[in-house]
Amino acid sequence: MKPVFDVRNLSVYYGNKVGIKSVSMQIYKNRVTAIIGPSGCGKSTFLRTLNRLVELVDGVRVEGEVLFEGKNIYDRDVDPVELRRKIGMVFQHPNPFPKSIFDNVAYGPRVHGIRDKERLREIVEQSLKRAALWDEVKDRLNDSALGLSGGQQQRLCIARAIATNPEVILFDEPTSALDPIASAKIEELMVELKKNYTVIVVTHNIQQAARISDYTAFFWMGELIEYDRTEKIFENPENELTERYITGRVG
Ligand SMILES: Nc1ncnc2c1ncn2[C@@H]1O[C@H](COP(=O)(O)OP(=O)(O)OP(=O)(O)O)[C@@H](O)[C@H]1O
Repeated sequence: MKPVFDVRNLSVYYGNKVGIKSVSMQIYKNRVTAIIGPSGCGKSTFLRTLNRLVELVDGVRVEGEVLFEGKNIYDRDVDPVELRRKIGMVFQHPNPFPKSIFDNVAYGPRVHGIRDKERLREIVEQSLKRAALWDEVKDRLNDSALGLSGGQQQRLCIARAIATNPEVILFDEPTSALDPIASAKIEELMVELKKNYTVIVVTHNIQQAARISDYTAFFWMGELIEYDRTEKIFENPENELTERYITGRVG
């Protein structure tokens, strides 16, 4: 199977503190990959290496390579802004801009130079449809995004990520601030999105990883302990630490 990301011997240091250590793994196209592990094990750090968001932290050092479609994204000639268009991100707390629903989704395309009103309207409609939000907002696109519920705001953030036509969408604990019904919708949506995108999700919720992912990576103290098909990780893990974590005996 074709990897979208080929991560090679990747380490991140915050000053002299280790964020992640010597991580190597391949992430597959049109699959959901879950990143699990206890608090502080490096899940978010790892996710943020994939779109170079990690380098916005002062004093951070990244070693190793992240090949995205064959090219190391840490090469000097890679433009991080263009990279982040191709690799969108959705965060734990829904963070819509204090603008209209329409303008939130049109924001990225406008930044990337799309001015044509009809084209923008099409992108907004298609992105909201893919984010399973269109029916709920189609009659109030000019209302403030801040008037939406938390779950709707999170789907709006997903639409905003979709609008720049990415190849990958990274999710950092996307449901942990939501109620169970809103969380279930986001879970369903992540599975749906893999038809068109590669989905990578950091989650504290082990059951969520089991429900929605095809592959699971288990991190522990900055290291990748085990990475395999989700059924294998949950039914018959190789590593005792993995087993203890997924059965709730450590972490
Ligand atoms: N901005 C930062 N400055 C200094 N150290 C950091 C920073 N961000 C993370 N770290 C450290 O790097 C390690 C990995 O943290 P990271 O946030 O990636 O873990 P995590 O598994 O995502 O944790 P959580 O589940 O609590 O979000 C931790 O020791 C953490 O304290």
